[in-house]
Amino acid sequence: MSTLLNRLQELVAGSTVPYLSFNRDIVDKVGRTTGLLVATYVVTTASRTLPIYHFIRAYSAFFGPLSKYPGPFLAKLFDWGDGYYDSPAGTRYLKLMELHKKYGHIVRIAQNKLSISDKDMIQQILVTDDLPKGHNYEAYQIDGHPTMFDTTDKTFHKSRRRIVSPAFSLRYIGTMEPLMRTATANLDGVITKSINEANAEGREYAKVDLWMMLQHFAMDIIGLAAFGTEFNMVTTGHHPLTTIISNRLKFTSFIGLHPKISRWIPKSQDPYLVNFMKDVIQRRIDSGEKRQDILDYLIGTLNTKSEDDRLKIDDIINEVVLFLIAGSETTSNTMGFLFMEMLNNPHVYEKLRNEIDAIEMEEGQTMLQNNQVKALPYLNAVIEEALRLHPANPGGALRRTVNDITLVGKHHIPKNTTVIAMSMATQTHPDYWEEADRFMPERWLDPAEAKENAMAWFPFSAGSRNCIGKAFSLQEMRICVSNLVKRFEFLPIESSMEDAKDRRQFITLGIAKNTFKVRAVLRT
Ligand code: HEM
Repeated sequence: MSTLLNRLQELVAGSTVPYLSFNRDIVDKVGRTTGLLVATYVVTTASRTLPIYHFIRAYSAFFGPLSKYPGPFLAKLFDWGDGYYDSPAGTRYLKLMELHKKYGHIVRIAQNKLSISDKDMIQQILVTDDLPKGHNYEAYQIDGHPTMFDTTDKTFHKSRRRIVSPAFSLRYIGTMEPLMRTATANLDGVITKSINEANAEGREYAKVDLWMMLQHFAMDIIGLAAFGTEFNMVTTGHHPLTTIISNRLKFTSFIGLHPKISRWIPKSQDPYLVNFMKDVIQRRIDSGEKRQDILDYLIGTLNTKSEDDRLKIDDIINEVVLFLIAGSETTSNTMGFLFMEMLNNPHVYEKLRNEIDAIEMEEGQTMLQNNQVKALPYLNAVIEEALRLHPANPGGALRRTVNDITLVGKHHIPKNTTVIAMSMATQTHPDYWEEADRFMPERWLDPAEAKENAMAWFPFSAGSRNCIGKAFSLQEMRICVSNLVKRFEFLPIESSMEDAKDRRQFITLGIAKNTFKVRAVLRT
């Protein structure tokens, strides 16, 4: 085999073909790439030696039901994982954007995979047909134990979601406002301290890493709400649990893109984390203390009468770890992008500040409360627009067909196809949005326009697998953003604004350098 490959490389690289040697470098690269592709093809199919397999594969590539969908030529032949498009790491969603620009609303990105940016098709995939999640999500499971997020089994999901949902109801989230205000007050304290220190040194403003501070803030909130623990990330910058989970996250984002490799990698929950959580849960049970938080609700399910409504301690641990992964960077990065957009669009910043400054404070009241900000039209519009242009999961949600389906009555998709509801491409598509790439919160102020584009905006996904933490994160963002806008003036730092243009998605959309510094001045 290697002789054959060497011969092939030699041939293409030109050493035995004089007329090809005029641009050795390019030819050499082509040779290596071809060799690699042939090798990959041969290795991945070596185990499938039956000739019929190759016949079916070739048939499916060029004549099968997916052959009519456009896409890169090689995508017809290979059933590669999404990792193929992720070079450099974190840019898969940008590659898919380019492919949608080139090929349209439906793109065949692998032999058995379509990426879709048509809002009506997405409505059908996520809501009407409510297709199950793709098998790649199983790569995230720890020791084969599924959570609400990574299960692909509809029955398991329905049951787990039913048990956990009350902890995310609007009423229950309302009772968690004090936790969110505590974390916001800590954030305010740290920024104020930086400004006071800068003033004492004769500087008008402090340079603060708003991005990192918001990430720490969101971790603190999940710490308080789901782990029953003060992570103190905002004040100290580290906690062993968040370090363990952040490291897991990096690993997770890799295996999510390479699900075929993942099945060979053993995954288990970190023993420190398990013991820590068991200890927190046991202490809560022993003390009989009642708290208004997610953990308390989950602990309450340990002893419910019906087995169907019961969680085990390990289930609780796996679910709360998931909340930290799914609920912290998603929320903090959305707020980071929101502030970045306001610094790029000072008129938006001013309009929001005016709306917030108009709220009357009670005597002695120092912080804005949820009931004062939850229905502010412009604040909500700014958040919705930030979620449109910077969805936490820009590369989209993967679903799979379990039967043949026909999308919007026209497009036949066979059983066992993976379909991606590609959020970034849909949420910035000129078919649906005027001046699609501009940050224009005003577009959300007209209810008719907002309604028309309902399914072209799905940053929290939709259907039965939509984000359970949507209301939680919206409440957190409204409280945090309104209070920061009221208390501080943030001003851009040019180099930081420039660096922040380099975006990457590792699970969640972020900035490549994971930092975004601004100048901060006290307003009140
Ligand atoms: C701006 C903030 C957030 C955004 C944009 C967001 C976005 C999403 C999206 C797009 C999904 C579907 C993912 C998929 O199908 O692959 C999802 C699911 C999920 N999110 Fe969020 N999320 C946010 C905040 C939160 C928070 C605060 C929590 C918890 C505290 C949370 C917990 C979850 C869970 C548990 C799921 C899985 C739900 C299921 O499959 O039933 N999220 N989120």
